[in-house]
Amino acid sequence: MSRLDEMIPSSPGKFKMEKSSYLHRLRFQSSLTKFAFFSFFLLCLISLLFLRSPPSVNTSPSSSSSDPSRRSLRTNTYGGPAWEKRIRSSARIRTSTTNGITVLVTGAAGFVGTHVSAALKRRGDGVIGLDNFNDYYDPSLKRARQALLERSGIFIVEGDINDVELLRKLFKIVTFTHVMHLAAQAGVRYAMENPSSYVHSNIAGFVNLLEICKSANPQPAIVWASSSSVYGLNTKVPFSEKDRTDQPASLYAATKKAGEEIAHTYNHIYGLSLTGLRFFTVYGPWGRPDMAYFFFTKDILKGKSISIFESANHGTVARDFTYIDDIVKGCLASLDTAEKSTGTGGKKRGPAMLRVFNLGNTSPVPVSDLVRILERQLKVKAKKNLIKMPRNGDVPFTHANISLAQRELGYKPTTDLQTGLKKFVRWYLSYYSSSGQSKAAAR
Ligand SMILES: O=C(O)[C@H]1O[C@H](OP(=O)(O)OP(=O)(O)OC[C@H]2O[C@@H](n3ccc(=O)[nH]c3=O)[C@H](O)[C@@H]2O)[C@H](O)[C@@H](O)[C@H]1O
Repeated sequence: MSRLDEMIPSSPGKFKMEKSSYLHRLRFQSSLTKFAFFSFFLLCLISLLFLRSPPSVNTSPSSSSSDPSRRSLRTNTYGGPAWEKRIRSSARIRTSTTNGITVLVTGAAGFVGTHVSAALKRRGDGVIGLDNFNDYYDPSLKRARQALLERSGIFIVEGDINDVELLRKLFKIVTFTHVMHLAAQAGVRYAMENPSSYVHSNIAGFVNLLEICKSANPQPAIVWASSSSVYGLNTKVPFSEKDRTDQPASLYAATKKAGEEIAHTYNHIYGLSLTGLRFFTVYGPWGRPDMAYFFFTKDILKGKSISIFESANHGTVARDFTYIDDIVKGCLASLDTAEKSTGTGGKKRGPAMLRVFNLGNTSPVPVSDLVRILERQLKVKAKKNLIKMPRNGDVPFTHANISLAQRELGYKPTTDLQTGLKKFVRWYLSYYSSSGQSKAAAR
């Protein structure tokens, strides 16, 4: 028993006092007061130590246990001369580049973020990545993408788009001409499992970023990821930007639709130049393990059965699968054609650009065909389980009309599903065959 244990009765009322021990009681009371005082003092000291971070080290609020996304995020540290130096160097436009831009890419360790960051850097633009490295899917894949970008001189700052202080700091160090906002909670079906993570990233995080952008001087132009899912239960095909988007089938879709309305507001009030891109089921090397083409590949190779969804009356479910390189071209063209924001320091000075584009492939393919292509390329027969599409937010088909993007951005997808999947499978086999990754693939 410790001295503290000796002093405190194990349960109230059970403490037995000696007959003639008034003095003892007094002594006990005085020790109790001392103990209470020291405990209080100790508690204050501990809270002070934890609450006060040193000037160059900040803790992202997203790493707190109250994080609504309920995922483990690392405690991020940032600041200091070495950190700032890495940011400046990564943001530098190559001297030989004419009309170079300086871009903050949020979600840079994500699938699309990695490819867009690399493409920008290749042509000489300044790029700073931002990513919270959450564990929605295997974070080691995000780390591998980070390593890839680091080799080409791109620094990814670890932090959350909800972290006001971090964003302020980044905007103080670098004058961003553009923001490519790709950080989001993706996935249609996961929204039923963890709805608050969608609100946290796709709504609160987006608003936070726009607040910082609107106050920046100069304000950057923003290009951001919306989704084909905003068309929801729309039956008119192909989907055109003019079509209705008021019937979302999932919370994911609803948060992306909300993002489009929020974009309108910030454009209207603050003169921010905003371009939303409705991506159609993007796939390719370094892709997302939560997407069907990716986990079908994994399961087919492991001999596990896969579920192929069917719509009513055994109808096929189809997607306008779009290859990553085509999407990257659409993103870069959007950045290049985005006009400047018109406001300064939170005040609108005139009307600003507000756009929405479909970035799809224009040729929907049934999911059963996707599986057939994978079987051929993997040289393994899939164990198929045809099931009725669960009511989990999925829609039976998507099909993009891309004429607006063609006209305004010169967007012209060139990769069909067969060619694109061949490139994905080649990457998958090489990535997961290296000993370090095979364990991750086996999970
Ligand atoms: O375009 C978008 O905006 C979205 O694209 C993507 O969503 P989806 O098009 O639903 O892709 P994905 O999950 O790969 O399912 C593909 C197909 O396989 C079917 N599917 C799925 C799972 C399964 O077990 N069986 C099955 O048949 C399923 O019914 C579907 O027909 C992104 O994940 C999302 O973040 C968002 O960006």
